[in-house]
Amino acid sequence: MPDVRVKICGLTKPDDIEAAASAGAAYGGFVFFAKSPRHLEFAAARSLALYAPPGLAKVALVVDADDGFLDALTATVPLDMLQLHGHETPERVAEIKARFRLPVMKAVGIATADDLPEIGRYAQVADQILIDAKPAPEADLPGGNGLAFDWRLVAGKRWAKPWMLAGGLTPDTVAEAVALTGARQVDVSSGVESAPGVKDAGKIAAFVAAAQAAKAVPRI
Ligand SMILES: O=C(O)c1ccccc1N[C@@H]1O[C@H](COP(=O)(O)O)[C@@H](O)[C@H]1O
Repeated sequence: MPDVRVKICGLTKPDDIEAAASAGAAYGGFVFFAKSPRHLEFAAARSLALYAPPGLAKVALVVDADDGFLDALTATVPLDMLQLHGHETPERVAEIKARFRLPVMKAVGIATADDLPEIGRYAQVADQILIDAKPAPEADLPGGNGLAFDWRLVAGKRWAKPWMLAGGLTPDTVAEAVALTGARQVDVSSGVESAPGVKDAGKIAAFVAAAQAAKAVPRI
């Protein structure tokens, strides 16, 4: 079985790019959300994107972005994927995919089993689904909070599109999360930081190694 593919989100410095790429991450995420400690201006993101080696897919994380914002972003930063982490409807996801001609990953927040049908709904229009913990209503950030959800909710589930598991993962928990859910892709931000917005190369290496060593339990 191929290795679990890892996305390291919230890269802000060339050292972060090097840490993610040398650890063997498949995706690097750039956050465009002003309230986030990982927020990047377009010019900084462009420099990082040009610095990234070919094996590291460059993902832009945006939250309820309008066309003007996405026009400027995609004209400035070379990207491989858009991650929609707001309240974008399935119709808006389809519109963004058609207009910007980039693969689109839609984040879906999960707290209880009642949230699961949303995954299937978005799987009809997005290229990938990011299954994350649903933030608390009063949270400043719609993600990147280091908050996990009950992984048993998605254990053994199948959807029409590839999906990534996220939410409070750390080097110590990612193997168990993969084993329990069968995830073939995982995403992390705060779990590989030494302080909010400050990536830690040692934690990135440990996370990727643990994810890739993890064995998903085959389910019937
Ligand atoms: O990372 C952020 O700052 C962020 C801001 C706004 C929306 C989403 C954000 N991060 C995404 O959330 C998941 C989970 O983060 P964590 O590992 O629990 O800290 C992360 O993988 C990002 O894709």
